[in-house]
Amino acid sequence: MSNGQIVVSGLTKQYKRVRAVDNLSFEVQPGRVTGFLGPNGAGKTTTLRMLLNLVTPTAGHATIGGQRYADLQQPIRTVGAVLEASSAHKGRTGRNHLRVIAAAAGLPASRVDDVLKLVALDAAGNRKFKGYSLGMKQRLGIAAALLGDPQVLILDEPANGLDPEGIRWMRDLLKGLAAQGRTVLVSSHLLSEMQILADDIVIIAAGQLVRQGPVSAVVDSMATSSRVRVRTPDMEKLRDALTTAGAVLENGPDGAVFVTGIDAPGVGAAALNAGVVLHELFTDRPDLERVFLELTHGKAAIR
Ligand SMILES: Nc1ncnc2c1ncn2[C@@H]1O[C@H](COP(=O)(O)OP(=O)(O)OP(=O)(O)O)[C@@H](O)[C@H]1O
Repeated sequence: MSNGQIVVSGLTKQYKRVRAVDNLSFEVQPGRVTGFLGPNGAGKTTTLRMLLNLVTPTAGHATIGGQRYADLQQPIRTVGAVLEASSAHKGRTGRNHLRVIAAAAGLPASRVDDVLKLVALDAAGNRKFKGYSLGMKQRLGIAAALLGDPQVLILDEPANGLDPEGIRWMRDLLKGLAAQGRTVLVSSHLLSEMQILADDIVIIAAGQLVRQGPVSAVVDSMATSSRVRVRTPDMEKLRDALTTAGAVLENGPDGAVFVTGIDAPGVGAAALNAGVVLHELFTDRPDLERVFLELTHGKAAIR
């Protein structure tokens, strides 16, 4: 089995008027969940479709475990993909839908029950697809992607339409698959969910790479926008001391004040020198949402 690393190199897709993907390069490592983020129209779906040979690149290439998708001997055993809420023949049961796919790919029928169990659809497997909820359809799509026991999973917005319990289930499943050493690449708009789910992130905007790396490193790379939240019963005195030290203060909710230009130990020291009691001293680090908005700000959201 290949190591399942995904390498995207100089990938470009020019439609008539729109350069959907523009000289994009990044890597996705096995054993980790990688979040693929970007504003609407950034080129995420086009990139994933090029990875899966569903769209032909104008330039550049992408490989999975060192091979282009088109050159894979048995794609279903290497890559599982869920690109949109799965569709199936309405009158067919979930189990039969999977049986058809397994038979066409030469996979043993026993895999159908394995994957139904894996996505907790074993009880609903004999129900007709037309009665499936959106969450059940998503699970069936993932079951189909897992049929070939692939090393690599590629999912486009898998949490779309899921309720909080469904999102949590999806998170546990994807983390579990990565923990088994698989490569998991997942696009999403849910930044707070990505902060919990992803180990690495790739952020694109207007078809170009904005940032890639471990989530914590990307967030820390914006550490300049960390701020210190402080509370004191003697704000005027502290304000004078901090302003003299070159800090900038901004009023927050409930009497708190946000301080930039000086770190928490600096605020503590200034308070001590000024003889001011502190009731709260907290470093407010930017979350992924704030970092994402800052990094993609001004990059045409919808082209
Ligand atoms: N077949 C096509 N023909 C022409 N333009 C296209 C085609 N497919 C996508 N585009 C354009 O390419 C750009 C990137 O689209 P894409 O769907 O890849 O973005 P996305 O990041 O997946 O967006 P979203 O988050 O809204 O799903 C958009 O401007 C889109 O309108």
